[in-house]
Amino acid sequence: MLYQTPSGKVPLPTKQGHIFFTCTDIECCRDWRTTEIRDPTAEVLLSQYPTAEMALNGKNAVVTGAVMGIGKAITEILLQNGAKVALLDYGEDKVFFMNCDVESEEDIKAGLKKAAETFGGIDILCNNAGILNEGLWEKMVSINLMGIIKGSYLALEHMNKLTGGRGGVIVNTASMAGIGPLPSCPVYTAVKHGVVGFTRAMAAASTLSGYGIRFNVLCPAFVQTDLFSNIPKKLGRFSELCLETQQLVEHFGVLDVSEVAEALLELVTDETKNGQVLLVLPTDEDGKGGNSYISFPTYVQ
Ligand SMILES: NC(=O)C1=CN([C@@H]2O[C@H](COP(=O)(O)OP(=O)(O)OC[C@H]3O[C@@H](n4cnc5c(N)ncnc54)[C@H](O)[C@@H]3O)[C@@H](O)[C@H]2O)C=CC1
Ligand SMILES: CC/C=C\CC(=O)/C=C/C=C\C=C\C=C\[C@@H](O)[C@@H](O)C/C=C\CCC(=O)O
Repeated sequence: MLYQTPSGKVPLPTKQGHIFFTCTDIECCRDWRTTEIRDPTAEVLLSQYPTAEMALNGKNAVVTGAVMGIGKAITEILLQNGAKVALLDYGEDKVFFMNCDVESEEDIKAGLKKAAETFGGIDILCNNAGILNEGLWEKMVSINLMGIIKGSYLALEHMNKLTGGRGGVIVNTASMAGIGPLPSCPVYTAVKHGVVGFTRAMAAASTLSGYGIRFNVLCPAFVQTDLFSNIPKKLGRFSELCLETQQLVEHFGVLDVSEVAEALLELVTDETKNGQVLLVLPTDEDGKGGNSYISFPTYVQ
């Protein structure tokens, strides 16, 4: 992939931070007055570049749970494809652009407002923040399901074409546990099924009412992140089922966050996708697994 600099197009920089990309060609950056040069290797804010030939040029995105794990990979792939990104997350030492607890409507409202004002509108929302803790199951319902509902409803105020928005796409992060049960995690399974159902219903509501917003949902299997560490401690009363969970991990394998981000990019950029549930699985040596769109029974034509 190429990106535009005053000296012409150069290869995508190799070293990546949250939103800073290191340009290997310091001369091209020095020539460009608006470029912020932060060290001798010329760290530049990618969003300052007038990028060319990128799928998401001119698009503004908001990502929750953005500073680590899947959210960080989502942020990076959106930036690499030309979007501007507001990162919403919480925690004292992990805040990037906006401190936002998705349990708090006020926080989300403020984050979306800041993003809309700073960027001039919102085109993409990735409701990704989530936890795994069967012992704190009420909190899991609040963050993993209610946080997504709050984020989606509040984003409508900025994105809905019927209320002055310009439409766009909302992608929610559910899980493979939103399609079939994970026995060691009944509440996690319930909320992820909830995210899948909510997203599909919102997609239909948007089509019927003319919001101009596509709603899709990502369902990854196991992904190598912090959430996927110390599993037995996160299973609460079901900790005796950790061996069964480990067998599922061995059966399915473990994804890299970049594979989930690639799947997210497809849901964002393919304008034919609305109400889609994308299962993301590792591909094994025989070519089995990989990504697939889930079919559900339909009762009304
Ligand atoms: N890692 C895995 O195996 C899988 C994860 N998922 C889902 O992907 C999403 C992201 O998970 P990971 O990246 O794995 O986890 P992670 O623990 O690496 O990152 C989660 C991020 O969400 C943020 N977050 C948590 N609660 C928040 C809150 N109340 N408000 C704002 N930010 C909050 C954290 O600060 C962190 O930056 C979650 O919804 C998770 O359920 C889905 C399938 C598999
Ligand atoms: C312990 C939790 C760790 C990480 C969080 C997470 O979200 C991971 C989920 C990973 C896998 C879930 C798998 C569930 C599998 C079973 O319920 C299957 O019955 C799934 C069924 C169908 C899938 C669709 C299909 O293959 O056609």
